[in-house]
Amino acid sequence: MGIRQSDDADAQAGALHDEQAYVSRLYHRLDALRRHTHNALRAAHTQGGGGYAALTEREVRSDEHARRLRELSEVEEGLCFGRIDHRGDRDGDPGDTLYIGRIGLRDEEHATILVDWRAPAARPFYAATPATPGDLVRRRHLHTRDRRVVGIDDEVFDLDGLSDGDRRSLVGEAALLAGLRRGRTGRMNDIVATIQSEQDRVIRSDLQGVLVVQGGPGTGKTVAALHRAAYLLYTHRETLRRRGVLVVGPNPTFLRYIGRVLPSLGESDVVLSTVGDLYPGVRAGAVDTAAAAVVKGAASMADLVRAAVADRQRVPSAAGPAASVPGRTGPDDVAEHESDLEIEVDGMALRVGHADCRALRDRARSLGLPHNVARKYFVTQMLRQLALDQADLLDPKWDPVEDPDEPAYHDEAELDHMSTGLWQQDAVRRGLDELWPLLTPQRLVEELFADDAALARAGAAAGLAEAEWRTLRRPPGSPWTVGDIPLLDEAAELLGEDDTEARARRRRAERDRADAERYAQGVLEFTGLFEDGMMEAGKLAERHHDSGPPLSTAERARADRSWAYGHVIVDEAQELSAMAWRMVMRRIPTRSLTVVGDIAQTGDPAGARSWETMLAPYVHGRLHVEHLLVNYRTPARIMAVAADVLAEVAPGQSAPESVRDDGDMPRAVHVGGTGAAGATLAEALPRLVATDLAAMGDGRLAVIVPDARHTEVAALLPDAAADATPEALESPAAVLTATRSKGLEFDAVIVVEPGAILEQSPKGGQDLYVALTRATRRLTVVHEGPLPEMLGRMGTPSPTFSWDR
Ligand SMILES: Nc1ncnc2c1ncn2[C@@H]1O[C@H](COP(=O)(O)OP(=O)(O)OP(=O)(O)O)[C@@H](O)[C@H]1O
Repeated sequence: MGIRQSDDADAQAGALHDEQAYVSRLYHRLDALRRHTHNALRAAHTQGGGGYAALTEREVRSDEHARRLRELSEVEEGLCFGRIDHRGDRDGDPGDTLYIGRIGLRDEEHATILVDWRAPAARPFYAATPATPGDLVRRRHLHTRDRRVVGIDDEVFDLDGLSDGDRRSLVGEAALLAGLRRGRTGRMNDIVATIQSEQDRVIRSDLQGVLVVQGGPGTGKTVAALHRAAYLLYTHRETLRRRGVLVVGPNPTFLRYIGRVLPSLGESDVVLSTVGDLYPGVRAGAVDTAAAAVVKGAASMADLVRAAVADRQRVPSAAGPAASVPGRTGPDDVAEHESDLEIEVDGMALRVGHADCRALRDRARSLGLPHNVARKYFVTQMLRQLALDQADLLDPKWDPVEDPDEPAYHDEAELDHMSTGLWQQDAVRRGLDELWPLLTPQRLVEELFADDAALARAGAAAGLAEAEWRTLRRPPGSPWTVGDIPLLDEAAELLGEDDTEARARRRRAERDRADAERYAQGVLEFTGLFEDGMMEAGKLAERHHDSGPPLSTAERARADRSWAYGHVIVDEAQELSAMAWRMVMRRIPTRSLTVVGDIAQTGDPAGARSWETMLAPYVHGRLHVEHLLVNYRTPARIMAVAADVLAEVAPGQSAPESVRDDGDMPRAVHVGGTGAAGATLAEALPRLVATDLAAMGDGRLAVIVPDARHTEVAALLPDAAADATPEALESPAAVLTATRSKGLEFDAVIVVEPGAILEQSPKGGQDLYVALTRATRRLTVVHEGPLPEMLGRMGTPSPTFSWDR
C-alpha cells in the first residue's frame, strides 16, 4: 500500500488541527440538524385540528422527522472517517476534496460537506488501490474518539499531485491494521471506515441476480454482506423499503453477534432469521441425528411430502380407508380391498359407490389445487352424492327395477339443502374427513413420522431405502428440529388453505384500502411528499385503515410465511441443505440474492459441496462468483496451523492469506498421564483459561470442544458461559461446540481434544478447521490423546512447560 509517514512533527500537528476544525464544523452542523428536526417533530405532534387531510399530512411529516432524528442520533460515533483528494487540472487548479462519513450532510447553503459512504461519490475512497488509483492523489483515514480527531492515516497514490504542505504533513499507520488489533467485544462492528476494494466490489454489486461470495475464514464475507444490505437499502430505497431485506444466518447466537451492524449503519428494515425461524409459529428446539439430517436435507424430501399429501386423499376400502391396509405400497393400490362408502344417518345407510368415490377423488386431484383447497370440491361433490342417495331413499321418484334407465329427478335447491344438513352430521364429517382430511403442515408431518406404514409408502414414492425412511420415524408429540422446518414449509405449499371466507373478507378490505390509498395519494401529491419519495401512499393508507399500531416492513414480513422479499442474503450458506434452499427461494421469487459462505467450512452433513450444484435448480448457471482472498481475522502463524488441516481434509481448497502476523505462537498442551503439563484436563483447563484471560485484558475467549464433551468441559469452567446462547456473547469466556462457534470470533481460543473433533462426524475435519480459525490473537490446543498428525506444526511442548505464557 502507498502508506507514507512524514517525520515533520509540526506539519503533522497542523494537519491534525485542520482536520479537527473540519470535523468540529460537521458536528456543529449535525447538532443544528438534530435541534431543527426535534423542533419540527414536536411541532407536528402539538398541532391540532384540520380534519382528515391535515391529520394525514401531519402524520407523514412526523413519521419522516422521527426517522431522520433516529438516523441523526445513530451517527454520533465516527461521523466522519475519511477524506479523498482528487487530482487538480492542468491549469493548476486544485482537485476536489471530499469528506466521507456515515451519512451525507449539507451546510446552510446546501453545499455538500459530508458524503454518505454509500453514495457514488464515495466510491473512490474504497475502490482506489496503488495500482488503480483513478484520479485520487490521496486517501486519508481520520480516527476520532468522541468528537476529537486523534489520528490520521494517509495513503498517497501520487506524491507529485500533493502540495508541498500536504507532502510534509503525511501521517499514518494503516487504519485497517489499527482496527483489526482492537480487542473483541462479543459483537461485530461496522467497517465503513476501512472497507477494502475487493469487499467494495461485493458491497456495490448489482441488486439483480445471484451473487455468490466465496471466501475462507475471516475474509470479511459476513461483514461485507451486511454492508451490502445497507448499500442496497440506500441505493434502491423505493423497492427494498417496501419488500424488505432478509438476512439468513446459522443460529441465534450468530444473529446476535451481527445484530448491531445494520442499526449502526442506520438500517432497520431488515429481518434477521435462522432457517429454523423462517416458518412463523413453529420453534425448532431439537437436533436431528446426522443420518436423519442427511435424509431430511435431500431434495427427494419434496417427493416424500408430496406423496404423503397424496396418501391422505383416499378411497374407501373394506378394511377401512385404503391407507390403513398393511402391506400396501402406494396410495392408489386399492383393488383388492375396494368397498363403497357407507355412512349411517338417522337410521338410514347412505352409500356412495366405490367407483364414484374414486372418480371424484381423481377429479379433485386433477384440479391442480392445493390439498385443502381441492378438499372443498371433493367434499361438496361427495355431499351431493350422499344427498342424492338420501333423496332416493326418502322419496323414490322411479322404480329402479321397472325403469332402470329412467334418471332420477330431484330439485337442485332441495339437494343443496340436504347437503348442508348432512354436513352438520358428525358421522358424515368423520367419514369424509377420513377420505380427504383438512390438514395443517404440522399435523401432516407429525402423523407421517409416527406411522411406519405411511412412511414406507411415501418413502417408496420418493425413492428412499427402508434404512433411510426409518431415520424419520419418531413418536407423536416429538419436538421439531431445524431439519423439519423446510418440510413444514413444503407441506404448507402443497396443502394451502381453504380460505374462501378469508378471501371474501380480504376482497372487501382491499376495496376499502384502495379507496383509502387513492385518497392518501392525493394528500401526498398535495403536500409534495410524494415527489420526495418520503412516504408511500400504501403505507399511509394502511396506517389509517388498520386499527392497531402500524407495523414496519420487517414486522409484517417476519409474520408472513408467503412474504416475497426484495433481496435475500444467506450467510454461512454452505450449511443449507437442498430442502432449506427450496424454502429460502420461495421467499425471493425475483432471485435477487447474495449467497455468502465457504465450501471448505461445510460442516452440515446435508450442506453444500459446490455452489453450482446446490444453486443449479434455481439460477441455471447464472451465478456471479466473487472471491475474497485476504483473511482479516486470523494472524498468519495461526492460519498456518489451520491451513495444514485444510490441506488434509479438502485438498482442492486453499486457505486465505492473512493480512497480519502478530500475536503469540499457537501452542499445543499435552495433559493427562504422560502430558508435559503434568496435570489432568480438569486441572489444566481452568489455569489455561485464566492465563489467557489475564493476557487478553478486555477481550473474549472461547473454549471449543467436541460435541460429546460439552457438558463435561463446561462443568470444569463454572465462570464461563456454558451454552451457546445469544447471551453467552456478553461473557468473557464461553464453552462452545465447533458448530456453534461458526461465524464468531474471539481474541483467544482453546481447542479441546482436536482428535475427537476430527472423528465426531464425516465432516469433523471441517469442524476442526472452523474451530482453529476463530482466534484473532491466541490459539491453544489441549489434548489428552495423541495430537493429530495434521497439527504436527504445533509440535510437542518443551518439558519446561510454562503456564504463565
Ligand atoms: N475491511 C475491514 N476492515 C476492518 N475489519 C475487517 C474488514 N474486513 C473484515 N474485517 C474484520 O475481520 C473479521 C472477520 O470478518 P467476517 O466475520 O465478516 O469474516 P467471514 O469471512 O464471514 O469469516 P468466517 O467465514 O470465518 O465466518 C471481523 O472482525 C471483521 O470485522
